[in-house]
Amino acid sequence: MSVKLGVPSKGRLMEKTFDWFGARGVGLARTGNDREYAGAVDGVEGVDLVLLSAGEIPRELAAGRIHLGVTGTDLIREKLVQWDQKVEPLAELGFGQADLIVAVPACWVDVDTLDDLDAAAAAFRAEHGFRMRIATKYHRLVREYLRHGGVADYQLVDSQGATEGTVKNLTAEAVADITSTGDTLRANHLKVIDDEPVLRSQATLFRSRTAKLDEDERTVLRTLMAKLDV
Ligand SMILES: Nc1ncnc2c1ncn2[C@@H]1O[C@H](COP(=O)(O)OP(=O)(O)OP(=O)(O)O)[C@@H](O)[C@H]1O
Ligand SMILES: O=P(O)(O)OC[C@H]1O[C@H](OP(=O)(O)OP(=O)(O)O)[C@H](O)[C@@H]1O
Repeated sequence: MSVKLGVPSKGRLMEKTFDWFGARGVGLARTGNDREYAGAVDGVEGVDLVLLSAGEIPRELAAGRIHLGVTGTDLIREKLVQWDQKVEPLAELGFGQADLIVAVPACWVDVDTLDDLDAAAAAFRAEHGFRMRIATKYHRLVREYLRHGGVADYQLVDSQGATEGTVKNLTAEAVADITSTGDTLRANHLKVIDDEPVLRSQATLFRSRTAKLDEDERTVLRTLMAKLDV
């Protein structure tokens, strides 16, 4: 048996994760051809690399199918109820920084805060006969945030990508999504609600609290964590 390390299988998170481990003497690499999701670990014996979608890593950690995993804190908190009982954050990796925010059309000049949004939502319902739609893939986090912020008259509509386009496409009036540079919001004529964000996220190394380990695996995990200095 072996210790299983789950890392994002593509894109910016994969490359920066490989760099972060590499800088600590643990070489991670994709093997096989470009399309094959196979990987290898160099520098510590007994560790298997599991390439996964960033969005699936929370579930795999919680189910104990991987022992360690790298993903964004946003995905852990969205996807795992009582996340801190299922995983332990070991290290923030210093990349993948992004804020989960709520944004409205830039032309809504009277709406800058959550209080304004609540007033706009009530007015919207009175005028249109249905609740203002907020497009997001972060249903749990956004619902909780708006409840705390006192915003009531809204509905969430699911958007798994290109969320900022939903306003132009007339499938939502507002969005809740991740932003880092703000370019995508600006390009789509949206402005961020001027309160604390829903969440500040970054790529983080997590340990599963549920994954079983035999004696050998425990030793391997200790060696790996010592090498990574976490
Ligand atoms: N523009 C961005 N800048 C920095 N980090 C980002 C940005 N967009 C998303 N992220 C972060 O990257 C992580 C993965 O994002 P996302 O859910 O979009 O996955 P993905 O790369 O589309 O992969 P998959 O669809 O396979 O899960 C999340 O933790 C998210 O916070
Ligand atoms: O503030 P910015 O630097 O412009 O980045 C924000 C964008 O990045 C992410 O999208 P991604 O590229 O992952 O595509 P997606 O729309 O499929 O989620 C996020 O969902 C925003 O759309």
